[in-house]
Amino acid sequence: MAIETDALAASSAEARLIGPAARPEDAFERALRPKRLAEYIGQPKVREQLDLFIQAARRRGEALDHVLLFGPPGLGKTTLAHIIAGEMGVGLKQTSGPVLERPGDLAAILTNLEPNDVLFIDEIHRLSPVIEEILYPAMEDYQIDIMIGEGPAARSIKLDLAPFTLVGATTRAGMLTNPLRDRFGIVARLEFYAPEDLAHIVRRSAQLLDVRIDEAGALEIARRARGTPRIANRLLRRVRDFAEVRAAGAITAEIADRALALLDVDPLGLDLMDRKLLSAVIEKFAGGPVGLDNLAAAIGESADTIEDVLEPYLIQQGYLQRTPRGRIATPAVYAHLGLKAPPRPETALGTLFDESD
Ligand SMILES: Nc1ncnc2c1ncn2[C@@H]1O[C@H](COP(=O)(O)OP(=O)(O)OP(=O)(O)O)[C@@H](O)[C@H]1O
Ligand SMILES: [Mg+2]
Repeated sequence: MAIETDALAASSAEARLIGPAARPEDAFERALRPKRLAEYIGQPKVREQLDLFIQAARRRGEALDHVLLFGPPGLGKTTLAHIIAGEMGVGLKQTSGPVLERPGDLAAILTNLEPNDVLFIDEIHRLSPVIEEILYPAMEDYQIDIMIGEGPAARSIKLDLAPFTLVGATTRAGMLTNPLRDRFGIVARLEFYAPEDLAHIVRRSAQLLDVRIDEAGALEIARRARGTPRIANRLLRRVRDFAEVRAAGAITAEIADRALALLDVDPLGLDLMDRKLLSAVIEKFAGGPVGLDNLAAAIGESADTIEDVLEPYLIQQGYLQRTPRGRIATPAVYAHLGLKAPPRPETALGTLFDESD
């Protein structure tokens, strides 16, 4: 039963046009992925810091300090990991938290690293505790302890590793254990992108895909991409289809608007799933507060998907509030969904005050 629900949740998240799942369009994403720091648009703070630390490490001929990248899906963590290796001029080996099951798997990867290589571990918050234990001395002293043999004959031996850089990516820094988090010298938090930065990304992608688009068209797609480059690129592709079939091929603001309306992406960039979540909070739970699990059950999504994928943007934009008692819809949401906000005590007082004024 639990498995069925999970499968359903996964399929609905994947079916979501602007969903964050990376899988189906991987090849397309790789083609659009910037390869150098200078091509990486937005995130000025992260870019400046990395630029500085990379230059310093290169000058000393050392491995870059370990880097933890965190932020919602699709903001460019994997892209940055590859850029770091590219700028350092070293190789990159990639794995992920859930894939690393046995200590031997990680030991094999670590002992095969060339000096100063990057080891990229995606979803690093999902490492098992045994694997984490191996990482600690590896990160700190470039050494691992491995057990040889079994039973009374078992003994542990120390292996030296080449100096390397661990780049960890996670959507939730809060789920990392403290000892692991403390071992990263560089921690970079990726933020949702401003529409101007996303418009820049859209224009760059359009050029790579040989799509004609004007400034206003790029900005329209950017404004409706939930602050996320991956979504901006996906919307660009769908709008391109629309422009080719229903118009002369070039993307203008009007074409983008018509295409996005057809795709159910509303003027604020919220899609069906966002609106489903927000209207559930309002209609089924009287505007909240509602607990995460109740909300998940009401909309048929997993609590993880809500926390990792749906909610961060809604909170950042001020449509949803996370309080100790649960999620609350803000007045801005009622207005956007064309609903009347219930008179909350504060609002009622405010109105009284205004009238007597
Ligand atoms: N700063 C950027 N400039 C240009 N394009 C970007 C930038 N950041 C991300 N992209 C584009 O967005 C796509 C998604 O980025 P990426 O795969 O790196 O996200 P992610 O943070 O690793 O997501 P996930 O958490 O799902 O693994 C990339 O294919 C790339 O084309
Ligand atoms: Mg990634």
